[in-house]
Amino acid sequence: AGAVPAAAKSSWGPFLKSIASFNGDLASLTAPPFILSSTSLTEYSGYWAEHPEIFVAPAQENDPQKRALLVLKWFLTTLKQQYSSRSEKLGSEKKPLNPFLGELFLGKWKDPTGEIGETQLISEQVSHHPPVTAYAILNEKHGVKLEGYNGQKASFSGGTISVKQVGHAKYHLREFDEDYLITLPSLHIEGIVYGSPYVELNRGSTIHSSTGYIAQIDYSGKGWITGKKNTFSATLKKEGSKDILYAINGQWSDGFTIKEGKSKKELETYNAKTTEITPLYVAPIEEQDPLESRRAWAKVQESITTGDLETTGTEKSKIENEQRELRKKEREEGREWERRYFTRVMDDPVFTRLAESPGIAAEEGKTDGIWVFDEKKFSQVAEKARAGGEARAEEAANTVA
Ligand SMILES: CCC(=O)OC[C@H](C)CC[C@H]1O[C@H]2C[C@H]3[C@@H]4CC=C5C[C@@H](O)CC[C@]5(C)[C@H]4CC[C@]3(C)[C@H]2[C@@H]1C
Repeated sequence: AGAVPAAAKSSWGPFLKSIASFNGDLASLTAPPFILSSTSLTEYSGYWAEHPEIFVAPAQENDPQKRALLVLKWFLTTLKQQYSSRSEKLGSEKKPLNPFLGELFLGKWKDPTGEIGETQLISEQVSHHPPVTAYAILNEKHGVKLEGYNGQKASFSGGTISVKQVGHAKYHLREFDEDYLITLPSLHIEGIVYGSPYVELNRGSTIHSSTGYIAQIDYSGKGWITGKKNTFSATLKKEGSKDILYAINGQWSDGFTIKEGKSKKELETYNAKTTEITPLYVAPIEEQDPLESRRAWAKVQESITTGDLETTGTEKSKIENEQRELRKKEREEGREWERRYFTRVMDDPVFTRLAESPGIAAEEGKTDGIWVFDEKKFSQVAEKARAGGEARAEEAANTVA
């Protein structure tokens, strides 16, 4: 396709210009067309539970120390999809669609076996300036709930874009009334100058449990020992103790080995490449709420896929203008957009208690509040949907009668 190189060459100008005046807002990057993804950033929340069986495993483990290890293992198994699934599937990292305020992405991981039960994904763009996505992943059968939110603070230097993630994830086990506070990795985008960007993780993540276990994960990128990309080393310790209970080493995009801290006995090797992903079920577009990503962006997604830049531009502007109108109306009426599933609180006791642990740096995002999943709003939405469904059924029955 002769066209691509020309388009590629011509579109470098705008991109390099946008990089030169980069103000930290990733959405302002004018990425070359072949970098544009038709996937909205709201969909990235799904990367947290594409192995539902691993996501619920801690709920079935009675020993608190082994449970903490299973939560650490689950977190590590999410990294490949979170940070390298686009590169692996599409050949390079892509620039996702920048979600509008109130945009929803809803789905579920079904379970034919009946052992795992259904796992539900709720993702909502709770802020547009700056972009913040909040999400909840719920498995009723095992009483597992993950809730969290994330935003990005980016900077450009030395040919790479560095991204600090603002926000955190909180994993809750109902049966044991246990919480795990997870900090988000920093990352940088390598390979930009070669036109095939990909993510490398930096620094570290911490998982601090209410049972007093601390997992520390260090991402070393091109490990100076192994020279392999996406390398990490992790340890699980009891708060206040130097003893390593478990050590995990490997590459988050390939595989890793779990060893006992003292005996160095190998307990398990996880293969990230061969472990099957469970596909997320998303309702057909005609059944979706107008605010759901794939319905709201349908025309833009279509034109990105067919490479029709013209239509991509006009359809995007339509959405942006609608949004500007809504914000204007809200300002005039002195109200704010009503988030459907999440609420911003200035303090979350679990977060505060667990964030005090030595491994967790003060959360920058904490200043303007913490986004939490609002069970009340969730049940109201479910109730309204049920009532709506019954009303439609009633109506249908009446018209038939
Ligand atoms: C070819 C040059 C070029 O156009 O470079 C632009 C690049 C694509 C760089 C900018 C985009 O890179 C994307 C990577 C995205 C992150 C990937 C994974 C996650 C984890 C998820 O849990 C939360 C979101 C997060 C941090 C994504 C945030 C947005 C990132 C940085 C995209 C950049 C716009």
